[in-house]
Amino acid sequence: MPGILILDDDPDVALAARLALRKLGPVAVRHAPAELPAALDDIAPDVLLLDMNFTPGASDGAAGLALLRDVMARQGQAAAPAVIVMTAYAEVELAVQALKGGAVDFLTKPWANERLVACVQAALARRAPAPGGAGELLGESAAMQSLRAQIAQVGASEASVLILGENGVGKELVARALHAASPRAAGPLLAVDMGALPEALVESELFGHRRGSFTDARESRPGRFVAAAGGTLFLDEIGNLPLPQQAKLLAALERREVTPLGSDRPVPVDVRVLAATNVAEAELFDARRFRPDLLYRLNTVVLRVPPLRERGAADIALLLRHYLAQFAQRPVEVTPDALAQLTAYGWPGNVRQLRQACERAALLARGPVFTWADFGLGGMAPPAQGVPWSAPRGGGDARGGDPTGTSPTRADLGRPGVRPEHLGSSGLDLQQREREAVQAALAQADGNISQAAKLLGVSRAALYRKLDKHGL
Ligand SMILES: Nc1ncnc2c1ncn2[C@@H]1O[C@H](COP(=O)(O)OP(=O)(O)OP(=O)(O)O)[C@@H](O)[C@H]1O
Repeated sequence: MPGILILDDDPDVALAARLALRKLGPVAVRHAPAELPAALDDIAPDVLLLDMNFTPGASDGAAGLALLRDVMARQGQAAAPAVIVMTAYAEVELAVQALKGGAVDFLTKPWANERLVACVQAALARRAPAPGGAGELLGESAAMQSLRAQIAQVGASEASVLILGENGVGKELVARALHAASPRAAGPLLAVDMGALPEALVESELFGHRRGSFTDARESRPGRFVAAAGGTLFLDEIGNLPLPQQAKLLAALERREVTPLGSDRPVPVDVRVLAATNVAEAELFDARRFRPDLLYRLNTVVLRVPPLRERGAADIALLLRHYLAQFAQRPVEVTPDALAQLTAYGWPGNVRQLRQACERAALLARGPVFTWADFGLGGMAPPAQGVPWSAPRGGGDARGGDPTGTSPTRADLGRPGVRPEHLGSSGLDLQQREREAVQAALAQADGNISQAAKLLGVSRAALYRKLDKHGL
């Protein structure tokens, strides 16, 4: 279960947040900044909700920014949480500073609970970048080399980029790499997960609102376009944006200005927009679902991130080495059988699922030699023997050859884990396998959506869409 830590000296605020968030996982509360280091060590939270001021009357956020720096400094040593800072409504400058300092998001007090939950959910889905090679797009396959070359080429421009790919392939990493390669790198990169955002909040979230513009708008609030000024706005899961809001986003992009809800005064904005979706291209180009004029605004350049199963066994082995070295923090080995199965596995949740499987194995395996069962990916017949292999100590070169050299037999086709490209020629087989994977995850999780999503390595929102797609 993901852990959430709240650091706020106001017990009422902390309690309200704790109650709203407890359905997402265990929530711990601390009130004094001095308690933070020990709490980070003991709880190792996935998300930290950080207040910015701890002295009565203080509003400059200096204390919060200093704590944020301390948390960020831990990224090189241990898994650091994704930090969401909590500011008062008028502190937009402070929010921008915190985003530049590494916070993934900000909340203005008082918040709507719906917004708090959506914000933490989105942060949980993306967690802080992995320590060691943080944010590095690993992979030596031709597809990954070409992707890195394209990032270097378009990163430096102001072009809007549409990033396409299945869940967990690394679209957000690509967005971060584009931002880092751009002249806006010193500015904030603000990610907004359209999939996690309740429809009613989309506009106020993107464009901001004036106090009193709707029932919950107790205070004015800057939108994401304004908060990302001078930097990059990453609109994730753009395929989920409802049509009416698509029209408003298009207007904002065309005019390069936004009008907060309840205001009649447009505000100029200075952001580069990157967008991503896991929606298949054919669906995206369906005008009933997505406005073509908005699509053309967003897709000056299109980057396609390939699914993990198409990158070849060597890339899978490389990622396994990387994540096992990171999570195990001790020398470990993987049996040849397990490695053969892992590289032949379909990875419906792509790199995110692989990362979680490694984290699970590192936590739960009893000895230093990991078997297929340790990765928690379900039953599968052992493929042919592969080459022996072990994870490097403390990171290092994670390259590995294709250890399997096996093609599945007809009998393999009904089993989980066979690579979809081995299954017939049409995409129908892939859809069937996705459906089976979703059913299997739901069964394993006893119908619990959060758990099933975790098993599949996708967000809850993505799982809901898959349930809808497959009529489950
Ligand atoms: N090539 C890669 N090398 C190393 N880590 C990667 C790579 N690709 C993805 N990851 C890791 O996999 C996880 C999922 O990546 P990311 O969130 O970027 O995927 P996504 O495509 O944006 O997913 P979603 O569509 O669900 O939002 C992250 O932990 C990321 O660091």
